[in-house]
Amino acid sequence: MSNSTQKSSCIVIAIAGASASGKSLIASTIYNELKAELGIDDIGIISEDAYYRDQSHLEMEERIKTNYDHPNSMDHELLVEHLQALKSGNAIEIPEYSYVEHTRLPTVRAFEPKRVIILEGILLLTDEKIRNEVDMSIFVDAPLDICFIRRLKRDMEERGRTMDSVISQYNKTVRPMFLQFIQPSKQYADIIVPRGGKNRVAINILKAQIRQLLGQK
Ligand SMILES: Nc1ncnc2c1ncn2[C@@H]1O[C@H](COP(=O)(O)OP(=O)(O)O)[C@@H](O)[C@H]1O
Ligand SMILES: Nc1ccn([C@@H]2O[C@H](COP(=O)(O)O)[C@@H](O)[C@H]2O)c(=O)n1
Repeated sequence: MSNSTQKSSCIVIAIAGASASGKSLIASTIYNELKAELGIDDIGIISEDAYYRDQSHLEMEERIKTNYDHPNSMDHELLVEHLQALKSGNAIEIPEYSYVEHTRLPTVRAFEPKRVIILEGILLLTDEKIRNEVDMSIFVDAPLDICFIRRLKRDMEERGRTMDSVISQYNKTVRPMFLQFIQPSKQYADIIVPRGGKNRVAINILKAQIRQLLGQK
């Protein structure tokens, strides 16, 4: 539960888990189904990936070497600042990120305060400062081989990667950082969702819990 000292009517749900475990799919399913009940202005999704550190000052060959699965690659300070601003009723500007350029774009996404904010990202539960801002935390538990296959397909189709680069990054950083940081953060989840993004029973339970939390605010 949230340790935030600010009194807020906003509920923050964190969805963590391995890369390509189905976090975005669960987030967008809950978003699409609850927005029909709550209204489009009352629910929103924030991706942790938007908070990768800006690397526009680095050459491309340096950007490629970054370990994007280590907690230090994330500007969690800005994410916490943004969550606190939203809880205080202030709008924020979320950075826009390019997986092709490996840095932030010059553009931002304006985001108004909402009653329900769904956060999704690999490293969310590794950071106590983020955990303190969250009302309910979820860990999506999908087998790593399945995640790898999905990631290979997605990164080649959507993120401008070659098969060799996906395999090399997976062996050098993605898998080791999952084992070192992401998997142990499962202990902080309130709910563990097996089989990833198409677990209908789990999604129904999560929606019911969000409704209950809203009723308590
Ligand atoms: N349970 C599932 N069955 C089949 N495909 C899935 C499932 N969950 C996710 N996917 C697909 O796998 C890819 C990665 O899922 P995504 O939700 O984007 O992962 P994440 O946000 O955890 O990186 C997407 O193409 C998505 O549609
Ligand atoms: N420039 C970047 C930034 C991030 N990544 C990878 O993205 C993964 C997290 O995003 P998901 O949607 O898969 O959760 C993470 O595992 C990073 O390795 C990247 O490849 N390049």
